[in-house]
Amino acid sequence: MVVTKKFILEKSFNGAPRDDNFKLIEEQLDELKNGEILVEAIWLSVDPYIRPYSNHVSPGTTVMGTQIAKIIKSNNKDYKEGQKVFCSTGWRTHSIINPSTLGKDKMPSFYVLPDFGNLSCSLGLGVLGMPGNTALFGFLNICNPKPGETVVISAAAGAVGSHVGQIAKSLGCYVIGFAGSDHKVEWLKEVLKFDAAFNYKTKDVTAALLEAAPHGVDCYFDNVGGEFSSSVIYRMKNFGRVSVCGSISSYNANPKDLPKVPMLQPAIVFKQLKIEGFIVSRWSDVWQNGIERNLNLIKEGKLIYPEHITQGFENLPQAFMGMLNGENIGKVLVKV
Ligand SMILES: NC(=O)C1=CN([C@@H]2O[C@H](COP(=O)(O)OP(=O)(O)OC[C@H]3O[C@@H](n4cnc5c(N)ncnc54)[C@H](OP(=O)(O)O)[C@@H]3O)[C@@H](O)[C@H]2O)C=CC1
Ligand SMILES: CCCCC/C=C/C=O
Repeated sequence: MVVTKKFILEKSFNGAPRDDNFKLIEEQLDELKNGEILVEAIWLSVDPYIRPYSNHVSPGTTVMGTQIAKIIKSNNKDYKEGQKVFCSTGWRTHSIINPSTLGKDKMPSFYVLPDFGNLSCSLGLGVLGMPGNTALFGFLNICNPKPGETVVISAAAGAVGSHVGQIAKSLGCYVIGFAGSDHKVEWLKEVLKFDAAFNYKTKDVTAALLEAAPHGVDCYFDNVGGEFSSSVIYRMKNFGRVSVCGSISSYNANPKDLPKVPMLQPAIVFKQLKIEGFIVSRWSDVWQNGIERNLNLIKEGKLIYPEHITQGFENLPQAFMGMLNGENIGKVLVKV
C-alpha cells in the first residue's frame, strides 16, 4: 500500500501567501486499476500562476502544480516502470494516473518526457517545458522581433524573462532587462550579455529607458504589469509590440480591488501599438516542437538556464513564497 504526502490549500490566499495557507497531509492511495500507472515525484515546479489560479479553488484542494515523476508501477501496456513523465498532479509525492482519461485539448497535462540526452530531466519543468515554450512562442509570435530592434523585458532574471532575453540577443536585438536586485542586474549584463539592465526597485523606469533607449522601445515582453508596464508602454516607438505574458505585480492583490495605474489608451492610439496577452496553452499543438527548438538552442550553446533549487518536498511553500519575493535567478524547482 502506498501513502502519498501532499500539500493542500488549508486557507484561501489573502494577500501574499503565508505558512498557514498550506497544510502537509498524508493520503493512502488505492490499488492500481487496469490502465493506471503509479508515479513518484522527482522534481516539482514552482510557478507564479499558482497564486492567481488558486483564487478559484476551494480550501482543502491539493495545491496545483506540475512535476517530473518516475513511473514506479504500471498497469498500462503503453507505459513502463522507470519511464520519466511530466504530469500535472499538484503538490504530491505519489499519484495514480490513467493516461487515457486525460484531456488533450488544453495545456498538456501528461506526457512521457522526450529524450534530453545527458541533460537533467528537471529541465522538463523549465527551459524544456512550459516556461521555455512561453518564452519561445510568446516572444517570437507576438513581438515579431527584428534584428536591431530594442527589446525590453521585465522580471528579466526569471525563468521566462532570461530565456526571452537570450533569444532576443541571438536575433541581434538590443536587449534591456529589469529585475529586482543589483545582483540580478549584474548577472543579466555580465553573464547573459544584455545591453543594459536596471534594478526597478532603485531606478526610475522612465529615466532608465531615456538613458538606455532614447529613441524608444520596439518590443516589450511584459511579465509584471502595473505601473511599471505603463511606464514602459509610454516609451514605446510607433507600431511597437507588447507581449503581455504575466502581471506578477498584481498576483497577491484582491482580484476585485486591483491597483489603479496610469491609463494606456493615449499611448496605444497615438503610437499605434499592438498589445496582446496570451496563455501558452494556445501553442499546445506545437508543444513538443517548442521543446525540440529550445533543446537545439541549448545544444548550440545559445541558452544559459540556471535553476534555483530547494531540497525537500516539505519545503515547497517556502520555495513558492521565496519565488514571489524574487529570491530566484532562473527556474524555481523543488527536489524531492
Ligand atoms: N502567459 C503564460 O502562459 C505564462 C505566463 N507566465 C508569467 O511569466 C512571468 C514569469 O514567470 P516565471 O519566469 O515562471 O517566474 P520567475 O522565474 O520570473 O519568478 C518570478 C519573478 O517575478 C519577480 N517579481 C515578483 N513580484 C514582482 C513585482 N511586484 N514586480 C516586479 N517583479 C516581480 C521576481 O523577480 P524580481 O527580483 O525581478 O522582482 C521573481 O523572481 C509571471 O508573470 C508568470 O505568471 C509564466 C508562464 C506562462
Ligand atoms: C495551469 C498552467 C497555466 C500556465 C499559464 C500561466 C499563466 C500565467 O502565469
